Amino acid sequence: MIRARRMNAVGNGGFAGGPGAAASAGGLFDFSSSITRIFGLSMFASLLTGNGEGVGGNSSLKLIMLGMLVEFGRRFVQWVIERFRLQYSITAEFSEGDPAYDWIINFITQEKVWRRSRDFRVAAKSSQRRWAISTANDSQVIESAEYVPTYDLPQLFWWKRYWIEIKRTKGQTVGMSPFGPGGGPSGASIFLTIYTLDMSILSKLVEAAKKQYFEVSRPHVIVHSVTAHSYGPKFYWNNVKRKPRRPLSSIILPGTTLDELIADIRDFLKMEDWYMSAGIPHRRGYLLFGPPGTGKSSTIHAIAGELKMEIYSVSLAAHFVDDTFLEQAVSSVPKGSILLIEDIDCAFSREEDDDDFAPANPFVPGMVMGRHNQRRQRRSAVTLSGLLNILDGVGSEEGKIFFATTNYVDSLDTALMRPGRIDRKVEYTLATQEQAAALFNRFYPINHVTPESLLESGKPVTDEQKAATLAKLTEQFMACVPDHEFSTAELQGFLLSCKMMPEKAAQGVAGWVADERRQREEKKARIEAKKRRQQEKADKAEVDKFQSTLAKINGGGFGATPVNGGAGIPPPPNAAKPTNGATLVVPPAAEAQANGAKAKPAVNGTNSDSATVNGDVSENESTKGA
Ligand SMILES: Nc1ncnc2c1ncn2[C@@H]1O[C@H](COP(=O)(O)OP(=O)(O)OP(=O)(O)O)[C@@H](O)[C@H]1O
Repeated sequence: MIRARRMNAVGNGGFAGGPGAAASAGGLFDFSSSITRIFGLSMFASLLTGNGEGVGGNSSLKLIMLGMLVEFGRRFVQWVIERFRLQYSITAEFSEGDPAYDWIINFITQEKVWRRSRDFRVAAKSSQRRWAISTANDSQVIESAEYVPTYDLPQLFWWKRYWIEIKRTKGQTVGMSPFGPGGGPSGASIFLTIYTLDMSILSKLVEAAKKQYFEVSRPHVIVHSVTAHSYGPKFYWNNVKRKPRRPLSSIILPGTTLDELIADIRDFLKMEDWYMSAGIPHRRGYLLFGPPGTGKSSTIHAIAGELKMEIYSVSLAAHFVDDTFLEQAVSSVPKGSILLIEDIDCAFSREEDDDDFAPANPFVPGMVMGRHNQRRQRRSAVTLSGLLNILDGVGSEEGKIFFATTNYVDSLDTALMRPGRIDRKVEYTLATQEQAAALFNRFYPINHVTPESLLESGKPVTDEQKAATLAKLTEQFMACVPDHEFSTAELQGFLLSCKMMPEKAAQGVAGWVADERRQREEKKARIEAKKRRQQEKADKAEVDKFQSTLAKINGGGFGATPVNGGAGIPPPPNAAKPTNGATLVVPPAAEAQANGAKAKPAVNGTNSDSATVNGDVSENESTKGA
């Protein structure tokens, strides 16, 4: 490019004068003469020597010439700098969606590279992770918004005796469809130029950035997921949330389930070399299954926090997730992360019949709005073979822990469940009394217990008395919660209504259980009534269809145009021509029925469009009456 511009300048010089003109320059301007001779810009020489004869002696022309010379000089210097950069610098590109991009963005945020930025996007603080910088001078000020520099202006900064230049390009929307493969945004990129000849500086910087990134994110669990609107060909894990770490002790599971699970994962992580030497792919799959609200997702978040791993989560219920997407998204998950596939049963096409789900997003067909809507749309674009291929075929990635969750374990294919794909299954059940008691104790630490009877006496309450009261309340609470009837989430919901009031919780739980049972009965009755109504509607449609067939028969269809080219052959007395061209053979019984008698008619078709209908008229009629 630069070279091409230089050639233009040569051409212009040649046109205005000739090498001979430059030769007239002398003394002080020897240097410029030689440059112009080189480039054939003889007129510049005459301009600089004050000899305007070569170009007509016009002063404005001289000015233009001077401008051209300055422009030429500028481009020349640019060219030299570019050469220098190519020769003495290392440039690296980091693409959005790749974990290394996050490391670098975090690095430049920590290094306050963009502190002179004047162009921000401002958003209220949320769990959404943004690479914001603090604009407040006073560290005591709590900011309720996040200020994200547009990161578009190139910046130069000094890091460990090296000059580094950083530049960011915005993502673009490519392809036709914003939701399908080949379409959508392609993410932003960061270009980092280090002025050095030492290649190792780049890897040192990347390693430092990675370390810093994990230190900064330590208090949180980072969950990467994908949203339809920004899904693109090179851009999968674009939605990143920061969640507070959840202690393992906050997960309440019966017996030693949690301890065994965490020990198994720790073992796996320690044994990479053993896996390699045994020729076994270093990956492990866990399936957590059970009713909603029993702690499956919470367990995975707590484990990720404990092991300082990031979660890459994808739900098979999302309409844009198909085999290709899943394969590419999974292969871009970095080693040492947790891959979480939610609603894995969706790859096995089951229908949802619960009536409690909210309608899907009316603006985007099939768009997933929330967990409940996800369950409504059960059919996934991911096929079983695609999923199996990803789990253990060419697409399987090593050094990863894979978690799958489902509420419908029975609908999973046995092929998925075999070791190597799913190595360990953990069942989650509705809460046991033991879990209810543990939850009660988690909600009400001992210092929250204030035995009113003792307080009234005016004497100070000792820790022993508090502990005894808490034990009594726990016992009372536990006794009222039946085993395996309510999920932990439901119990948690009740306890949240009695925050800091253990006595109220212990006394109110029996009433809450009765209420919940009544509501469940009502819901069950509603669902049954709805099913009955649907059945009645289906029955009525059947009867109507049959009656219209009979009406056609009675309407004198016999003897009309023959259907199979059998011109002149009269159809049997019980044959009619239905609208789809098939021959309906109506047994005598149907005729009797058409006349009001109860019978079981048959409609037999002779081609693929035809059907056999066996309707119990007496039943249908009674249904219709109902
Ligand atoms: N075993 C548990 N221990 C601690 N908290 C729990 C447990 N089960 C449920 N909860 C609480 O209930 C809420 C929902 O739990 P979570 O999302 O983990 O359930 P889930 O089994 O993953 O549900 P779903 O199948 O609908 O995804 C969370 O706030 C969590 O704190």
